[in-house]
Amino acid sequence: MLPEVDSTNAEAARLAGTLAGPEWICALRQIAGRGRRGRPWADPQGNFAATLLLMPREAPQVVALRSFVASLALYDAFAAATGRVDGLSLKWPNDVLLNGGKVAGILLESLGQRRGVAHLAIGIGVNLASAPAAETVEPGALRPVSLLSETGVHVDPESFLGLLAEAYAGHEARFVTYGFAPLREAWLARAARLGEVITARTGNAEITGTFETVDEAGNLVLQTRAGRQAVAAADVFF
Ligand SMILES: O=C(O)CCCC[C@@H]1SC[C@@H]2NC(=O)N[C@@H]21
Repeated sequence: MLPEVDSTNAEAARLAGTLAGPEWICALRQIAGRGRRGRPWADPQGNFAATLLLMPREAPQVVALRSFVASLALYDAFAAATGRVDGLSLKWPNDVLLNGGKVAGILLESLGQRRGVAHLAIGIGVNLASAPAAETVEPGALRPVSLLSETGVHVDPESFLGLLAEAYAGHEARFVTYGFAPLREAWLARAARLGEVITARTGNAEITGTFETVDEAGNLVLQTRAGRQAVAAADVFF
């Protein structure tokens, strides 16, 4: 556990190519944590920040499905930490919600080849002890919440890493052995707003429709007035 780092994803990029196998890189504090789409990620003391550095061998579109592996692992880690699943749900593509607010986020970064081996960084940030103020997130985004404020349960980052690493290992083994199908089913069973009208914002387009499913490739499938649309990458608004 590093006392402080700029970003565990940045540290993973620096270490890629020097490690023989997968490794969790965890820090007690990040001073330049990054979120999806270039957004900053606040990470005060007491919250969880870690990156799992992997050397996957599959094609890039299969490697990207690890965001679902990580989401399910987070869900299980929360369940193990609190002893309950009520209030927990998963938001496409890879946020964890607690009582409708965002409690954890995942940032997948492909690091390319190092010494001939492909590397993937799965960065995971969890508001264990505190959440950023609602005014600091973009308009329309879900309110940030912390595990402590929503459940009264205090979990330190070291203990959370133990729970998460164990849960991740189980889902990773299932993914490698059986493929995406069982994970997709498990993810859909925990999905927030399935069957409801949601909006997906991609770069400059906005698609509103009924959240029908997530397809075999991990795309968000919306039933819109113009027909069925599969979205590969977007921010989702409820
Ligand atoms: O935007 C999101 O929801 C993703 C947030 C990911 C934050 C984590 S904290 C650990 C890792 N290191 C980073 O710099 N970012 C990720």
